[in-house]
Amino acid sequence: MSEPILSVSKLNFGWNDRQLFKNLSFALQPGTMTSVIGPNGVGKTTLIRLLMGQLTPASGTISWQHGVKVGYVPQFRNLDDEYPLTIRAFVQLSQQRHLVPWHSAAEQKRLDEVLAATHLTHLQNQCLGMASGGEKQKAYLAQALIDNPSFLVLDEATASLDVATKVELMDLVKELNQKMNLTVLFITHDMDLAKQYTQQYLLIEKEGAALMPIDFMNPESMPKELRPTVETEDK
Ligand SMILES: Nc1ncnc2c1ncn2[C@@H]1O[C@H](COP(=O)(O)OP(=O)(O)OP(=O)(O)O)[C@@H](O)[C@H]1O
Repeated sequence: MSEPILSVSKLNFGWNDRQLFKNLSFALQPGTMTSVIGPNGVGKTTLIRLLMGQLTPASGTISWQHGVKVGYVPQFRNLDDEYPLTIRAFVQLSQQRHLVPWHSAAEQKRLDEVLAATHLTHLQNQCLGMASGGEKQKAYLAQALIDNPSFLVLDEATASLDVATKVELMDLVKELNQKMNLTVLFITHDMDLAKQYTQQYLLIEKEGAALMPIDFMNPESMPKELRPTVETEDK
């Protein structure tokens, strides 16, 4: 096994007197796709904030492989029809942090690559406000990819999208995972997508958390919601 891209060891964290994580330990290998599942309010977003360094653990360690850049795709929130930037300009915002009327050849090239990788080239001059929900979410994905991250966090990024659009977005993420060895952490309540696209899950429950393979050969080892459904024949 190679060196983990992310290792969490004996992490403890709580809000006020409510302990969320007690000695949480797990490690993710580069190039894996992992879903993070668990009931509302159990601490999934808090875990992401700890991983991104926005919160400090009470104790324990979070270690990233040297030099790892993390991209982040938020939950879909609709933008107003009036939102004026084109898809290209919107994606470019995260490249330069501000709009300027000139771009270096290297920046243009990277932007072209990312627009192509996210299947947005033909839409790049369209106003983002007029784009469909799926196109908007792909533009957020493109923004997250512009700095060439090796680790991508999808923070309920498929919630509020219709089924076909969820699948389209996750197919794209899978393609990036395979072509660029992107490591993916996918926070979701959608068990079907977790089963379809990730090899393992980090299950966070009130009593603790565990990283488990999505093991279709051993359904009993999986939480009820993740077990394959067995179709019974009508007699
Ligand atoms: N800044 C904060 N101060 C105090 N408590 C907080 C804060 N942020 C989150 N919490 C509490 O921590 C718990 C975990 O919240 P968190 O948002 O991490 O859960 P979640 O698993 O992401 O939930 P959901 O599935 O609903 O998005 C909740 O009880 C929440 O109220």
